[in-house]
Amino acid sequence: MLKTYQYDQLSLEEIDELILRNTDPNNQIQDTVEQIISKVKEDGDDALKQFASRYDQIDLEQLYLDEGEIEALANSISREQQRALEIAFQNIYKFHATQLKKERTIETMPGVTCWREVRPIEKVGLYIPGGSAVLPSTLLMLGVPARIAGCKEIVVCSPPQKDGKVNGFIAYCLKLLQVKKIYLTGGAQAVAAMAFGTASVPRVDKIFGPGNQYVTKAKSLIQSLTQVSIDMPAGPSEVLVIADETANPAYIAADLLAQAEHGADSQAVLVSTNETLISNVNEALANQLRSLPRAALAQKALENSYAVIVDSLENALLFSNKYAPEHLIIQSDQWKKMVNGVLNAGSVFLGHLTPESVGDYASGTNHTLPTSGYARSYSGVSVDSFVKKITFQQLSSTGLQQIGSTVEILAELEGLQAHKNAVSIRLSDLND
Ligand SMILES: NC(=O)c1ccc[n+]([C@@H]2O[C@H](COP(=O)([O-])OP(=O)(O)OC[C@H]3O[C@@H](n4cnc5c(N)ncnc54)[C@H](O)[C@@H]3O)[C@@H](O)[C@H]2O)c1
Ligand SMILES: N[C@H](CO)Cc1c[nH]c[nH+]1
Ligand SMILES: [Zn+2]
Repeated sequence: MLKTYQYDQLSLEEIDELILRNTDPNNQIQDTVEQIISKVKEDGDDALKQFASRYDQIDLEQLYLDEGEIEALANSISREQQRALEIAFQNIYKFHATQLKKERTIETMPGVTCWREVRPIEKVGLYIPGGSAVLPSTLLMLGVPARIAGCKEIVVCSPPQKDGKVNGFIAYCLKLLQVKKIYLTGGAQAVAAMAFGTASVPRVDKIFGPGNQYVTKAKSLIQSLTQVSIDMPAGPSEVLVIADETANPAYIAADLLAQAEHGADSQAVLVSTNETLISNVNEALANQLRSLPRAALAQKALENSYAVIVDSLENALLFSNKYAPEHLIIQSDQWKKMVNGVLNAGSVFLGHLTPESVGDYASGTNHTLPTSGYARSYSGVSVDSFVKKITFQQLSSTGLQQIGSTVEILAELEGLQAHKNAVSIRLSDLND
């Protein structure tokens, strides 16, 4: 069922082509998103209401839910469901709390003291996907690090349901995060609303969150059009599994399907040293697909997926590092030896008993991760994403005397006399 390639028979160009995903060759998505962005910029709330009607099939009078409505919705879910969300919240909190580390102050020369201090980004916008599936887990993945960082204003946007509300799980997460409002807008229009601000939706300094190709394109365009920054391109989900003869084909199939069921544009890749394993995985895929409610979506994603046969685990890692998957799963008894060889990946799942789903929900690591090869240069969301690190320096008279002539020489060699003067004027006062 998975198209299969033989790694040693692929040319470099063929590998480059194979690892491309979610491109927008005819600029179709870009054109649509550009139109949406300019409409929201011009017409604000009216545009958001029109897009809700067009894309979410709901005519909204009000573009947000307030604290009372959130409370009522949050109370509608069972205690068991609340408890599961609480455990996820706590694990995500524990893992992310370790990320706020105080750095050392350093004297680079006697009397020249340098240090960095952390400041939260004041206003952050969190996009919570709600198209093909509503993802309360994403609200925890973004809201928890935002709270730990100390962001003052947390704006949350998510597509409205057909009843003009959000579901009780989203509402319960808002309660856990002490966020008192949610804006009922999705897609590129939500990104534009948070970037420009509308009568209802506040403008933010940075936009976070995963989404489909429209959301992801909107984030990248907004970053170039405004001073609002973004976390990273976090588009359609993807997974790459490296497996050898020690792996269980049913586990691999389950992991591939877990990402495939996100949407037709998801991709699931199997890289294996064992050809028989690949055919056993194909069999398991067919079996498991039969009982999946979202089989049609997963099937489409599998058509867009493939397997690669490699002659060694070293070559499996080579391919994986080129691909730079959002999620990498290593199903081999050799996993410990392979960890150092992982160079490009969003989040990694090691051994036979670590399904990727645990990271999606509750192990504690973040599930908002770079896709489409951006794991070559971006990290997933963390507390760092929600802060700025500001550098400070302070010189004593000894410090100025120690460093002064170096700066004077460097300023002169760049031909920047005023830079030199700013040092010289102080040095001459010290020497008087
Ligand atoms: N990379 C990550 O970290 C990560 C994490 C979670 C989810 N995801 C991915 O996020 C995505 C969520 O996508 P989704 O579609 O379910 O929800 P979504 O909320 O991202 O998108 C839904 C919205 O897209 C807009 N839209 C849909 N069709 C459109 C069209 N033809 N033209 C213009 N706008 C349109 C609508 O406004 C709709 O409300 C999935 O692909 C999932 O795999 C990625
Ligand atoms: N796998 C997604 C990231 O690509 C995250 C997620 C949320 N819910 C289920 N899965
Ligand atoms: Zn998932």
